[in-house]
Amino acid sequence: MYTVKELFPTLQGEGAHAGRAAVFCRFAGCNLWSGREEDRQTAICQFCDTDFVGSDGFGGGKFQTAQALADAIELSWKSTSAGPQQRYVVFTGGEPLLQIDQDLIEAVHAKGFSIAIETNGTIKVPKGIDWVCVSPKAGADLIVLQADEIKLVIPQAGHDALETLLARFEKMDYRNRFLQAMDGPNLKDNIQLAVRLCQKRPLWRLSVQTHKVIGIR
Ligand SMILES: C[S@@+](CC[C@H](N)C(=O)[O-])C[C@H]1O[C@@H](n2cnc3c(N)ncnc32)[C@H](O)[C@@H]1O
Ligand SMILES: Nc1nc2[nH]cc(C(=O)O)c2c(=O)[nH]1
Ligand code: SF4
Ligand SMILES: [Mg+2]
Repeated sequence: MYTVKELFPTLQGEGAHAGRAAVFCRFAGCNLWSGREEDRQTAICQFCDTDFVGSDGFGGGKFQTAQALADAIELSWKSTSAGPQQRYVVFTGGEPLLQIDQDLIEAVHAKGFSIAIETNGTIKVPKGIDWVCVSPKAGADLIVLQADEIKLVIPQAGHDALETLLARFEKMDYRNRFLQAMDGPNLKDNIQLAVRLCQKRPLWRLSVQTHKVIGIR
């Protein structure tokens, strides 16, 4: 059984595939926060911008089988009149690797989708994922040391600590590196910090949360 908070067609808003048509499948639940506001201050990850509790969002629900979820993903793709080419699903959450299994990967591949994940990097990535975006969280053990993309939300640490962290990630096996300003009360300052750091350390590019800018999901 898969618990999905919401399932919707949109454009990938962030990172290397920004602008690409995709179905977003947001799984319920995370290993770094309960999702309850009263737990935020004691959570390992405290800046989350997402409601991933329950299965009551648009297109959400409890899917009993991989086939049933793959069918719903295909229906969501077709709902925009998109054809069979370039089918792309982004599994996110919450933490998608708490629920993704080989059955689901096979069922979605069988429908011709490429599969991307957004993960916090604390859980081993199963075989068959086509695009891995890892977004490390301070205070959580990072075990995904190789990925298509790293997308670091900043700031998550003091300034010196941040540059030390960037230097460490620059030596690792990430094929694309992005800095994304933390949304919240300090977004403007965080964008300025991200811009300065991209200029100073050109191995990093800026990831803007474009879906928020243009007002789509
Ligand atoms: C909601 S998370 C879900 C996937 C996974 N749990 C993770 O953290 O990567 C999706 C993306 O949003 C980013 N994100 C979460 N809260 C954010 C915020 N307040 N500002 C900017 N990015 C944020 C995460 O770092 C991650 O890259
Ligand atoms: N359009 C859009 N792009 C996104 N990229 C990553 C997202 C996420 O919440 O994982 C996200 C999201 O929620 N919406
Ligand atoms: S790890 Fe991802 S889903 Fe979990 S609380 Fe942090 S940003 Fe949100
Ligand atoms: Mg989001």
